[in-house]
Amino acid sequence: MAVQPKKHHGQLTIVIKLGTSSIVDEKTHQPLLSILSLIVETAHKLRRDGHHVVIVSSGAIGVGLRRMDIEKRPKQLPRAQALAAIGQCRLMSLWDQLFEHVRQPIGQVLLTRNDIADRTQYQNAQNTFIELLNMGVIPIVNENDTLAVSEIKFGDNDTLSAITAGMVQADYLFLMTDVDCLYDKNPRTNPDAKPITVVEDIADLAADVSSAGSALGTGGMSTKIVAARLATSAGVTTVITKSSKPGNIGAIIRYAESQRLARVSSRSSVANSDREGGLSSSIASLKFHSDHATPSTSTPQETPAQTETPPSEAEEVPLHTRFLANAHPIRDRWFWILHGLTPHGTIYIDYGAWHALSDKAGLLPSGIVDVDGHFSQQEAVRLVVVKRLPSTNHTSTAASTPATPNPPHNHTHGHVPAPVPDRNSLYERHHPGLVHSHSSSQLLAHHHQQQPAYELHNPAPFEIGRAVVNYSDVEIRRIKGLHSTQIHEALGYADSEYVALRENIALLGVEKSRPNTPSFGRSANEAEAH
Ligand SMILES: N[C@@H](CCC(=O)OP(=O)(O)O)C(=O)O
Repeated sequence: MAVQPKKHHGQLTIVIKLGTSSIVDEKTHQPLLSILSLIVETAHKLRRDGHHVVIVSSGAIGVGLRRMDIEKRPKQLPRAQALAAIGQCRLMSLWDQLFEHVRQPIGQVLLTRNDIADRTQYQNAQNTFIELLNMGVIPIVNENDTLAVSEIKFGDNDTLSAITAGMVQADYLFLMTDVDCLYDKNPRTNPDAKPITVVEDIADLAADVSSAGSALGTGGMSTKIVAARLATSAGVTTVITKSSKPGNIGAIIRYAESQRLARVSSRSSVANSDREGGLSSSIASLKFHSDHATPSTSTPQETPAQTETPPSEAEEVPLHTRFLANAHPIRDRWFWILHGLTPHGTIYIDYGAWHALSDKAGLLPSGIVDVDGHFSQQEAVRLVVVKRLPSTNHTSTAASTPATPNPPHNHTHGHVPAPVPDRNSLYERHHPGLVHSHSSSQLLAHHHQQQPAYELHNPAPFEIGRAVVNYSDVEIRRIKGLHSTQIHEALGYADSEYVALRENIALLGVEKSRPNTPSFGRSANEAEAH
């Protein structure tokens, strides 16, 4: 069991992520001492104010390059890993020397994906973080490059910082970078590009970004958006701001907190006047609207038009982009299933099964349309919703799902999850898994002009979450579409009536909602679950 962080009122947990380009000079690889010193001062001030601080620091390979007088980052993995081993201890020694000036103890935490794929190890890492924070230590985190090979890599330290922020249940994640914020267009080529200061729903941003073809599409920024998506889903407000001005972190937190408190008081005034005279009149009487979602109290639909409260004249708010935390964060076991585990395959389920899962049922074979990939029992898979096509080849008679269901409507969040991007998109590359792919059997079916099991385009399949399964891909191929009482007959044994138990299923953003489905028929999965 994870120990709880000891937090007093008003205490925040802040994760600050610095990329290689903020730590060492790009050409000479000399440490950027001024930035590092400013980070130390900022972290020290935050600590003095009673907050918890975690630093995610890249730079091991960069520091190793300088130590060995090597000009370019090597392409061969073992050489890069060796340089990381050389650089990591110097990097930590640098941090330790700088923090020693303000008598601030630090601790090194090196992680790989493999380390946290096991639930007990994940909790051990979480406990270590919490213990360090409770001791007043600043953990300094990096990927364990010496061990990590591509399949067990986080991919980049943006993702690592978001997973760390989720693990320590941080309030803020600062992604320090070489631009001061996101822009609606590429500011290098569009002089009229406007800063995006607040992103309330990152799903909306993704749509804008792809259509704008803006600076957001560049490699560095895209991984930050992926990290922001992950962190905000875990309830962490995520900030992009300039790494050369780390002193801005304090001012941004003060401003963001004032916005959050303003929203809390707006909401309580809404609640009070609602009791007296109705919601609409109280919304109309609000003096200002703030930007920050408060955890758990109300749904986005209740929030009035979102604009920034103008800062007081005395306060200069440094330019930044703030991604608001999800009001219904995915935490603990569900966060671990979604982001700690690497998916080994995909299970395609029908809309009825999605309804049943949203209603807190487990996944039964009857709701499964197709399977892709090779995985064993107790491994993680993606859950992708598809529109089942009427077919005799692919489903048993038990899978009598209606062929034209309405997509479930998530009324807590006010939107249906966006269709997931292409397998080859940057999102997929930097966030392996949170996408759908058409199953190889489906593609094969199309190739051989057999009747496909599900609709490929209208509506497009989309991922709704992840699950740890009780059956392998081979077993699921044999039981898909069957009633759970038929599992024994199909396999010769029945380890469980569920392909995945509810406690092993994590949904993306629809965890707490019940789909609004007045005209929707039940699938066999759903009917069986009730
Ligand atoms: N873990 C590696 C760096 C990983 C990486 O490329 O991170 P970043 O510079 O944040 O994109 C290191 O310490 O050199």
